Amino acid sequence: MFAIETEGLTKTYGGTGGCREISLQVPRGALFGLLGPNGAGKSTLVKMLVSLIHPTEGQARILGKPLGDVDIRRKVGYLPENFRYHDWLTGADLLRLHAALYGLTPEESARRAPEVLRLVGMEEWADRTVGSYSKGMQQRIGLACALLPNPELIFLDEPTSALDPLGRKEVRELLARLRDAGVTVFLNSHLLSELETVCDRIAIIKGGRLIYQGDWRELAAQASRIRAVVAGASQERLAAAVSAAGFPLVSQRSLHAEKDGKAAGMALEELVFTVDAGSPAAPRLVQALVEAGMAVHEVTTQVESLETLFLHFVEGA
Ligand SMILES: Nc1ncnc2c1ncn2[C@@H]1O[C@H](COP(=O)(O)OP(=O)(O)OP(=O)(O)O)[C@@H](O)[C@H]1O
Repeated sequence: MFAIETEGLTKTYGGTGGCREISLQVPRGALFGLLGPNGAGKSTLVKMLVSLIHPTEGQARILGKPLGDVDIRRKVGYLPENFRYHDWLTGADLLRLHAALYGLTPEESARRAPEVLRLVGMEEWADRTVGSYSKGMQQRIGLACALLPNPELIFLDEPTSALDPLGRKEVRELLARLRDAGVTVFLNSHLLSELETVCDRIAIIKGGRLIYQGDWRELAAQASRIRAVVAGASQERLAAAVSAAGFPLVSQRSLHAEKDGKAAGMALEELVFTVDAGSPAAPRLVQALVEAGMAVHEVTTQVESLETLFLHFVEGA
């Protein structure tokens, strides 16, 4: 079953902006990343999914229930992007307030508060006021609030924007632990290198429309490239190698002028191939090049980063 399933979900503001016709499936237990340029409609989508705003059209099911179901709200944690908490409350007071909003009993609240404080590394700060916290600490206490109900699904809108590198690493580890415990994590972030390390499935929104959803690693593997530096290339030999290997040659460049090539007195060619996902591409390619009569000097496999894929999608779509 899906943790989140939307069909044609649309929210516009007076007919403009927002997001349109979003049909998205987030499997239970996934650590799911939502990406998109500024103003793409990410926050609008998340706000609909946590029932802060109503869709103009379309529908969604959260943990199997329609949007707005009160019982489901108790199972969903949310850390908004522009969090702002009551300066005068202590961390412990803030957690009590959010526990009450989630409908936890005072006993549940008292049991859960130290647990979530420990999860976000804020045990020492429970009795200090939120106003005395740094921005990063406020983000941590916000994350603690979102974790209070022991959520089955948690929405985190830019959860590490105020954190230092160590804090980011801690949050990444926490997210992985939550995922391992079966929690579905829906992460909205501009930090692609961060999403890359924690997320498997992603969705990309551009101009309010969903332009991709799926496993980004599958996409990256399909977009893998192999760069080979060879000597003895000729059009006939290259054609034979391409036909034997079955990979398209996407670029070819002479390295004559480069020092190594000159010193060795050889005409080196740089060849770049795109290769299929999951195939033992490098050995196959090397064999094809050698059998076609070329000497292979260097082979490197390059898997596209999430950032490259994202830019490709956003600039190309
Ligand atoms: N309350 C609102 N009233 C009018 N237009 C809005 C409102 N909220 C968002 N929009 C518009 O809807 C579009 C999507 O905005 P949204 O905040 O969802 O994007 P986003 O992807 O979260 O952006 P960012 O990455 O900058 O936070 C933008 O064009 C924005 O101007």
